[in-house]
Amino acid sequence: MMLEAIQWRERKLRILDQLLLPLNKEYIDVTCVNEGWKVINKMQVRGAPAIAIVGCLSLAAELSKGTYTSGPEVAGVVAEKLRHLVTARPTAVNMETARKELTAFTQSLEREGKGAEEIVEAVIGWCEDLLEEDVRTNRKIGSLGSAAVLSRLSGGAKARVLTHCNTGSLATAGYGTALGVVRALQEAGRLERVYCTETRPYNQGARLTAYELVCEGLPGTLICDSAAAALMREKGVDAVLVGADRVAANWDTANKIGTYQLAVVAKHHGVPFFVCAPTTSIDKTLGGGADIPIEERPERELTDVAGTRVAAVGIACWNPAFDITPAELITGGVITEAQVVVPASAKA
Ligand SMILES: CSC[C@H]1O[C@H](OP(=O)(O)O)[C@H](O)[C@@H]1O
Repeated sequence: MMLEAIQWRERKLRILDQLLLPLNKEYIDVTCVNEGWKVINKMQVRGAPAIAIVGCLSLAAELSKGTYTSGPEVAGVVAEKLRHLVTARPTAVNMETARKELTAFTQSLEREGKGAEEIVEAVIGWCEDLLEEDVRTNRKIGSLGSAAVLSRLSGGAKARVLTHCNTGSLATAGYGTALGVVRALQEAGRLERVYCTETRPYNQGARLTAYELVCEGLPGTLICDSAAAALMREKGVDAVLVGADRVAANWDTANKIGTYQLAVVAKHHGVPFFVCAPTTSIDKTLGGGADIPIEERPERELTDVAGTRVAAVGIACWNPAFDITPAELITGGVITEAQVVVPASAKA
């Protein structure tokens, strides 16, 4: 049974509260942009594609209940609300990508002289298409990614893969990106085992990826973040598969903290390292990873476990939510719905 992070029924939005998973499965109503901003900022919903989809559907939910007098009024409201949604979390680019595209779409309708109601309906339809398109995109990533992984295995060997954070149905509209490649390998009968790191401090791996794997009966094994190198040496890994929050023009990639060190360890062990992401996660306006904003999260998310403090009181903390993996370490390539690109610097 595939988990559903986002429910859009009859223009009503509900999100699965991921802060409570896997012990409690509760949905939250999101009726407007301000509520959408809050559930994204608090990480009750997270994952680059899911952030954009929930942000846009929160706007659709608000518009569906509003009353507007003119096309310019609607266009102004849409532009302002989208700018606000982008501020909820700075690293993932998908919400900014959606803001640019939906703002341009709305302004073109305004220039055509469309009325308020017609623009509202068109914007709601655009947001609904974003939800539907994401699953199709993920399945294409899964197909291209599983072929790329299997091309490196001899005969009918099954793949042993390692993944980090959560990139599945809880980070997207369904199927997932890196976890979508895992699902495609399973569907092809070529998945031996998927190892998932716990992914401290939010524990996306232990709480979310492990939950997805158990729910669907996939052969998963949880490891602590610090066991990745030993896993590659002691048990063997055929590929590392991770997601992305923002990929720069030179293929440097921002992803969950800990990704960079996995890439370094994979390089040392000769394990191909793949980034799996939709083209909506690629930001060609940025030349390299140094230009990607890295979100820092509250100290308590590092010092506390399940609401109980475990770190010494008074210790200073540094809690970046993401790090940058340079393109030269992405040796397997960046897998999008359109292609697999091995950065030139990774071929050296
Ligand atoms: C399919 S994109 C998932 C991407 O987002 C995660 O970050 P967060 O849980 O903080 O939203 C992580 O970087 C994943 O790779």
